[in-house]
Amino acid sequence: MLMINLTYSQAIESAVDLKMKTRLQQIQEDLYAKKGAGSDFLGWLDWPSSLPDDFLSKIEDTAKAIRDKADVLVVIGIGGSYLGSKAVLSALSSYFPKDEQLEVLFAGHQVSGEYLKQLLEHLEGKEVVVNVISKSGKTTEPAIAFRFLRDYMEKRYGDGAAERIIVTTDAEKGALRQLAETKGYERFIVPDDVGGRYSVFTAVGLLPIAAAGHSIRKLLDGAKEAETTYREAGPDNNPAMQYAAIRHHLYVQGYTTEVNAIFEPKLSFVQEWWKQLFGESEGKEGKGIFPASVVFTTDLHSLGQFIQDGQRNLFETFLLVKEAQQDLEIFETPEDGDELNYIAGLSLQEFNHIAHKGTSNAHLSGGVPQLSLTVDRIDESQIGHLLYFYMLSCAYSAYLLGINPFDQPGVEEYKNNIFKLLKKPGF
Ligand SMILES: O=P(O)(O)OC[C@H]1O[C@](O)(CO)[C@@H](O)[C@@H]1O
Repeated sequence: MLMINLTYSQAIESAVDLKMKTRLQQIQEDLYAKKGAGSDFLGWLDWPSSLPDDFLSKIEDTAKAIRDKADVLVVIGIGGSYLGSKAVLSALSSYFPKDEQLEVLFAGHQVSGEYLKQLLEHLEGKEVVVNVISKSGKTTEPAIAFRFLRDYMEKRYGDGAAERIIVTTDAEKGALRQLAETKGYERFIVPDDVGGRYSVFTAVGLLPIAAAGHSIRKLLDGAKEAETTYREAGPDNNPAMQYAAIRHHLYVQGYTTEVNAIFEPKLSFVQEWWKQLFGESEGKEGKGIFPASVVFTTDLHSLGQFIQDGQRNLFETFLLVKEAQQDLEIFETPEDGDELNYIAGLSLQEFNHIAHKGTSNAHLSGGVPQLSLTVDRIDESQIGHLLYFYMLSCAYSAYLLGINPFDQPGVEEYKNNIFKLLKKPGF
C-alpha cells in the first residue's frame, strides 16, 4: 500500500482547508460522473478494474510468443507511447540484465541517426520482434524509426517479417492502422477515451512490460487498489487529493517549480513519465507547475546548490522507497585508509535514509517546502498503485487550476512548424 507522508506541516494545515475540501469534493463528484472538461478521455479512471481476463490472457500469450522467438524486442514510440513501459521496465528490471533475458530496446523516442544506425547494427545475429506504438498512428519520430526497422525486418525475415511486427494504435484512424491492415500485422488497440500519457495500463504499456517477464496482473492489482481506495475517500484521507491540494496551495504562493527527488535511480524513468503526465496536463493557458526532477545523491553534487540557495520558487517532492530489494553493508577494514570504519555496519539503504533526512532538513531550512511520497518497495503492485495515484492526482491538480487535464493543444505548434519547414504536403 502506498503511503503519502506530507512533511511540510505548515502546507498541510493550510492547504486542505474547508474551502479546498469543498472544491475537491466537487471535482471528485464531476470526475466520477464524467462531467468535467475533457471527460471524453476518462477511460483510464476505471480501466484497471474493468479489464477483461481474456484481454490480459491475450497480452500474456503474445508476450510469451515474443520471448519464445526473440532475443530483442524493439519498442517504437514517443511520449505516452514510450514513457509508461520505459518507466515500469526501468523500475522493475535488473540494472544489469542477464544475457538469457529478453532485451527490450526503444526507438522513435528521438531522431538520432547515430542511435538508429547503432541499434540496427546491434540487432545483427539476434532474433528480433518489433512493437510499434502510436495512438494517432502518424507521429513523425516513431514513423521515421519504423520505416527503418520495417525495412530491416523485411530484408532480414522476408515474408516472415509480418509475424514479427506488432502494432499498437487506434482502432479506426491513422496511417499506422492502415499499414498494419495492409501488411497483416498483429494489432492491439489504444482506446479512444485514453490519452497517451494515461495509457500505461492499456496494451501500450502492458505488452512490453509483459514481454519483459513482469507480472501485469500484479501491476494492475496495485492500480486497482489505488482506483478503489481513492474513488471513495474524501479530502481528509485521500492522498491523491491532498497531493494535488498542496501543490496548488504552493503554486498560488509563487512556488511554480516542483522538483521530484529520488534516492533510487531505478525510478528515474518514473520521474520522466511523471514529467510528461503533469507537464502536458497542466502547462496550459499561461498556468501550471513546471515538473523537474533530480536523482539523489548524484544531483546533490550538482543541482543541490540551487535547491538549497537559488531562486525560491521551487518545492520538493521526495519519492521514497522504504525497503531495498537488495542491499550491501559497509564493512570494516583493519587499516581504515578511507576513514569509513565509523560507518561500518551501515547498509547502503540506511545511508540513503540518513541522506534523505539530512537533505530534507537542509532544504527546509533553505526555504524549500517539501512533500514526500513513500512506497514500501519497488515491485509490480506498488508501481501500479503509484502510477494510478499520479494520474488521478494530476486530474485533480489540473482541475484545481481550471484546466482540461486531457488535451495538449500546445504540442501542435512545433509540429506544424516542423511540417512547414519540411514542406509536408498540406502544410
Ligand atoms: O501515440 P502518439 O499518437 O504517437 O503520440 C505520442 C505523444 O505525442 C504527443 O501527442 C505529444 O507530442 C503526446 O501527447 C503523446 O503521448
